[in-house]
Amino acid sequence: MTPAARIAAAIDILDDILSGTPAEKALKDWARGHRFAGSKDRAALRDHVFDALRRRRSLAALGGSDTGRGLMIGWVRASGARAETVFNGEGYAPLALSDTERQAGQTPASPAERLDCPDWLYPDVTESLGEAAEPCLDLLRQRAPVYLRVNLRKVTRPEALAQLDREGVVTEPHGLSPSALTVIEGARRIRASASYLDGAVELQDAASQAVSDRVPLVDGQRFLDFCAGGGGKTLAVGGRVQAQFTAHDANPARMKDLPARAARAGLPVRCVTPDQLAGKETFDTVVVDAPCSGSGSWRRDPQGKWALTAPKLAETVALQARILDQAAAHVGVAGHLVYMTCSFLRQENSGQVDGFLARHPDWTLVDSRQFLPQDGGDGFFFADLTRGA
Ligand SMILES: C[S@@+](CC[C@H](N)C(=O)[O-])C[C@H]1O[C@@H](n2cnc3c(N)ncnc32)[C@H](O)[C@@H]1O
Repeated sequence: MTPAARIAAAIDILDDILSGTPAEKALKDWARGHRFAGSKDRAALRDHVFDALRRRRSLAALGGSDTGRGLMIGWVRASGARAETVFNGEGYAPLALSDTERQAGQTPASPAERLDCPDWLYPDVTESLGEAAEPCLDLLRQRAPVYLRVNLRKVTRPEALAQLDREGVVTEPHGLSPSALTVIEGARRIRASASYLDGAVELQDAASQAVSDRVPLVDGQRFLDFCAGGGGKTLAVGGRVQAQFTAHDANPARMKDLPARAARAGLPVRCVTPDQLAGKETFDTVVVDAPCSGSGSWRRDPQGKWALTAPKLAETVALQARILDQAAAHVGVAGHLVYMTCSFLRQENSGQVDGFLARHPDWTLVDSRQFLPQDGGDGFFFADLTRGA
């Protein structure tokens, strides 16, 4: 496909997404209907589409409309080129610009528009992050690096780096975690590499690894991942501690991949349903990796940024408080309750911890940390709480 044909295809896919189809599904549907497109075309299209979604607001301003075509006109203009050079109707290029389109479009005006943030959310972001708000929002407009977690149960980080290198995946150590590698080259080879298939490395964000490193747990203790989902935190903690691992999720179907991932990692994990956990079972450490706005990972899921609304956020914050109260009941004497989100919004993070401490005055905060994309990973929050002084 020519560069212009790719832009024409991106317009169709974006229109599908803007009408409500999840981005991954829209990309898959398009590929199914266009078998002639090779892997390079599909990869380029994916980049165009995600890039346009991350910068949807500023590109819509530049392109003159919040449609697939408007976003891609804005995308061409943002790259410094004249839209007419691509939108000319030649071959498989998009239709030529109309007079209205030629005159439409303006430089993003407000900071929220320039930084691709919904207006209603912008005050929350600035209140949460202060001076860090602008660099954070700016990084969320860019593509996320690919990070790997080395399974330290199986290999050292230098060993994993050397093996990956032999398999055509070039990486370098990342400063946020002793298990983290940044992928420099060959990201598309990871899933077929022996390093990945043998469980020596997993795909995991660097800040997600950094919060897992801070989980207080020693060999032999009992650990509960209360919101386990695919088990990313269990697997990361299990890479460094020989403990007894239990994974739970309100929706057990979310844990369907965990047994296979745990087997690949060589980590014994017991998966339990809410009914099985309902008794009085307690643990030394309970991790709540709570459902959240996902604001810290909007580079990877840009649709989430535009789908969030004030009522949805309020609902999520209320749910987080309920989950924390439920999970606290499973913390044993002198145990720890670790709260995490992949968000940078205060109401989901320190606000949530303050609310918990107000409802449970016998608990104290041991440690907390906010990671931001400027630290070199996704936005993540971590808080370690314990009962008593
Ligand atoms: C952020 S995701 C977890 C991601 C996972 N820990 C990982 O690292 O891959 C949040 C999870 O919380 C689960 N969840 C939602 N409400 C819950 C509840 N009341 N109790 C337990 N889990 C819940 C969701 O099903 C979802 O899988």
